[in-house]
Amino acid sequence: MSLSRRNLLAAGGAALAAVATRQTVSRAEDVAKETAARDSSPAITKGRIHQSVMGWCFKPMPSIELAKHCKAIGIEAIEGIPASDYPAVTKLGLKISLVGSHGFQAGPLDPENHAMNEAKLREAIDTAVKFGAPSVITFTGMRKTGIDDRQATKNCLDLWKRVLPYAEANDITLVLEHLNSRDDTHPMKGHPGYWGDDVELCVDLVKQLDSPRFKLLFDIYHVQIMNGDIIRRIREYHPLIGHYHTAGAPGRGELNDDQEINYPAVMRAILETGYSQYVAQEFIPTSNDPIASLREAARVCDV
Ligand SMILES: O=C(O)C(=O)CO
Repeated sequence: MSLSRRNLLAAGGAALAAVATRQTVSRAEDVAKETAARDSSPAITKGRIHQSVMGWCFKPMPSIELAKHCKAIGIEAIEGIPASDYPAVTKLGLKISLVGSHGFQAGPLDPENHAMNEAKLREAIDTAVKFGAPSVITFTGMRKTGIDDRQATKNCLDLWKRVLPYAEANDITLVLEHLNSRDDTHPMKGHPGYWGDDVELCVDLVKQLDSPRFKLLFDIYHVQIMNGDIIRRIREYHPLIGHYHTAGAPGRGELNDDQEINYPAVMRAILETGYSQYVAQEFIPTSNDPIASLREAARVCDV
């Protein structure tokens, strides 16, 4: 091979290598641009399910930071954050979907909690009115030795009947959350000892109160663990349901393919009932990018 031919081949090889490098760089740039566009464009495009998010799941992220991510994703509302953060998140344009009250442990099943429960619920109703939130959460509380089911029912109904006229007068809905008592692996994956752990029992309490301002908070994750048959129950109880929560089951993680609930089908069933209130994402992110998990959950539920 002549020198000039060798030089020519070497120069050709270098040129090809340069072209390949440029192609690789531009492919990497395209992927980066696509990722950036995906991460900054709304995951929610249909918006037929009005989505919210439970703030506690994303701790220790400050509410305002979570709220900014929600805006970018297309999530409309937020809940489960301190009321002191409501002014900042509403200023960003997010709604408050649900106001907290007395917590799930010390509930009206035990009359010793009644004064505290009533004060917290009234205060929460005032906060809901102030910030335009439609609902306030309530719970039954934990089972207590000496209080049987008949007495627990009476105690709960007595307390809620005391507060309900105030909720009705202010057009705020009290929503009773059913929780699972089976998962004892983590303080927020299940609540062993919670009395309202049978969704039919909660439905019965809601029916006995017989008010459009007292409804069931149907937490899809908790119902799946305790009772299952999610879509049939949604179809059956939808006139009594005032709020929904999500999470993957088992484990209360992401709404991905590793868990057992078919969320798009569940969301379609919810829409078919004519539901127009909020569905709040309430899963505990397991990935090292919780906001990517939230974005994915929002996309999955955007049917
Ligand atoms: O575990 C839940 O879903 C609760 O809301 C308890 O606060």
